[in-house]
Amino acid sequence: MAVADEHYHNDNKELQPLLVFGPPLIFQVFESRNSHKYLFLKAFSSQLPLPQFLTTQNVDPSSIRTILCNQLQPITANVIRLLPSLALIVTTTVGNDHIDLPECNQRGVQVVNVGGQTTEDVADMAVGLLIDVLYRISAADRYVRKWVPSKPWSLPRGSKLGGKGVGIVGFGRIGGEVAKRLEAFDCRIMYHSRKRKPFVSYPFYSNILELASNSDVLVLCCSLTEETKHMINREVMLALGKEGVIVNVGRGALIDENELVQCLVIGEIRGAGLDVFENEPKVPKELITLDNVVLSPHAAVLTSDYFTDTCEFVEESLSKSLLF
Ligand SMILES: O=CC(=O)O
Repeated sequence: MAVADEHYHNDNKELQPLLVFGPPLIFQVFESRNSHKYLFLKAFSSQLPLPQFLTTQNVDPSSIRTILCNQLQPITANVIRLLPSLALIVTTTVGNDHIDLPECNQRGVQVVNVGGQTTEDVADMAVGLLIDVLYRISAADRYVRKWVPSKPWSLPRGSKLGGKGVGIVGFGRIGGEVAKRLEAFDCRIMYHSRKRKPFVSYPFYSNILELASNSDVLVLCCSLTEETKHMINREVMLALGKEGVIVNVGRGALIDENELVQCLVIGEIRGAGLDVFENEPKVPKELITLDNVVLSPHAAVLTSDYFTDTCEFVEESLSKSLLF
């Protein structure tokens, strides 16, 4: 467990403690830009739980008024209750499912989400994963690298994107950008969301099973809630069918991952492009060996622009919060 010693030991009483949960890269970039204002405390997921961390570092929990986080470390009711002065949580993500929002409401803790600038990157990633699964780009790359010169080339066939029926699950900003991109490939777009969108002309399916039966591809762009958890279950995958492809750029738990693995292994669906997993950073071992799956480590937004932009948004939110 590392603490940014040069700041932690700074005697300047004006420095404000900022607890950073989860995002080491954001932390590094942000720290290098703002070290004059904040006393940084770091805690990463899968390391010490918060109470031990605070004790080890001799930090008074009541001195912490702000948390900077991403989806890697759940900000549970217990974490919130441990920090009596907590007033602000800034998350660098679009999704808020790692934060106990009812507890924040009750305690009057403000939650600021600075992930909105990543919409286009996530949509690009969704289309990239889909093209990769259909045209087998990653599989072909592995094949060429292992190819033995004495053998002729031979690869399983891909499947074209043009004309495919694409069911977009969650038609917010990301879903809209995915639709815009896939229209250019002559895909037939349709969607499912909580409610029909009055200004969207694509066919709306209130029932996810019906959407799956009418689609060749499902692209998951919705947030994770109690209602959407495991919405893509075995029945939905069977309705999508043996030629069906699933792309997930939302959250891993939107899909029942055990069932997904089974369906991929026995060929109940054609393939999947996954940027997110149910128990990150764990990836089911069966997926590693499958050639009909393209895997990405929750990396849709990880461009250099993202770090620069996000740090600016974080700084703006912290400054506006009146805490500093
Ligand atoms: O997953 C990333 C995000 O929610 O921004």
